Amino acid sequence: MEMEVGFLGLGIMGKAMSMNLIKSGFKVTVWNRTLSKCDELVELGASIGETPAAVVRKCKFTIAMLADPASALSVVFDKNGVLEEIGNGKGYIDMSTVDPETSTKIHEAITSKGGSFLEAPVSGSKQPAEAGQLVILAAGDKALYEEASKAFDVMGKKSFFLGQIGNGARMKLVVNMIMGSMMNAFSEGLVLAEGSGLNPHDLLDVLDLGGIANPMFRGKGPNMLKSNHTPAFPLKHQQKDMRLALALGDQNALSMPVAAAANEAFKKARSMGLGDLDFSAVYEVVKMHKD
Ligand SMILES: NC(=O)C1=CN([C@@H]2O[C@H](COP(=O)(O)OP(=O)(O)OC[C@H]3O[C@@H](n4cnc5c(N)ncnc54)[C@H](OP(=O)(O)O)[C@@H]3O)[C@@H](O)[C@H]2O)C=CC1
Ligand SMILES: O=CCCC(=O)O
Repeated sequence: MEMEVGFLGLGIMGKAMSMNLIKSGFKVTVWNRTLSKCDELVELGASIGETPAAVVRKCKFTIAMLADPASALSVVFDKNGVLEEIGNGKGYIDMSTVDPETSTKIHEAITSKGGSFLEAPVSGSKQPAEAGQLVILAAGDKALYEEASKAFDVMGKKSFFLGQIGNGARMKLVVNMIMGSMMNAFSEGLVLAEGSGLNPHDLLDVLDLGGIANPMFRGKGPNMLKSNHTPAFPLKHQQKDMRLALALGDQNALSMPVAAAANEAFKKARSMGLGDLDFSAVYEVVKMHKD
């Protein structure tokens, strides 16, 4: 029997993830703040819910993929939000990247109404989302995790259950902190190669054959050298993740000078109006500093 799943948030990631669910035979009801973004999904067979509450009313479990803590909270707590219809026998799964505090607030509100809650942020970007190859970092209600496993198998290549609420968010923030720092180091390397008379394309080839070869350098490097920063992972979201990871470090009295410097570069990029470009656009900030 087809399972009825709700999906809130059809940005870069949510669109790809919900499309895969539809293509795999799930009955999907979608909602997006900008409702026109639902049209493409409806063409593939999705139904539209007029509000988050309307989606939850209809579906046994509902997935959200929203920009940040503010939007994750708004979709749950505001008028016509998730909280109005969640209750016994219904599940809510937030796959957005947020901090543990946001996730905990949502968890408390959902469970106090009798619903079950799972946080399940993902590692992997637009392409893995399209290919159903995400890595899912779930925590919270184990029964809901098991109930959603068929959907996770469609959206991802591997799911982790990390225990109590907050652990999914923490894992995701640690991963993205490392990634954001790597992107800054990579940008500095490209600028240093070029600035010291090397061909930066040669650097890409050398890197790709060594111990620090990785899909991010391989996938983004050639486009960065052309200043092509078509967004897969918007820079404003990467900066949000650095900020939230630094807050996590703060709470645990951990000094993270590399991440702090990377965060400054992402903030600078945002101030230059680059927030909607891919996070590789931090390269433009590093390049600017070479003169
Ligand atoms: N892109 C990536 O590579 C990855 C992103 N992530 C995380 O996934 C989440 C989504 O990312 P992505 O799809 O790239 O982001 P997008 O910016 O493409 O999409 C953001 C989504 O959030 C919605 N939204 C924003 N503000 C509000 C609000 N106040 N109320 C309701 N809805 C709102 C947007 O609606 P609208 O269309 O109306 O603007 C849109 O559906 C983020 O938390 C991000 O950090 C995780 C892994 C990879
Ligand atoms: O949160 C975004 C992660 C992007 C990626 O894993 O490439």
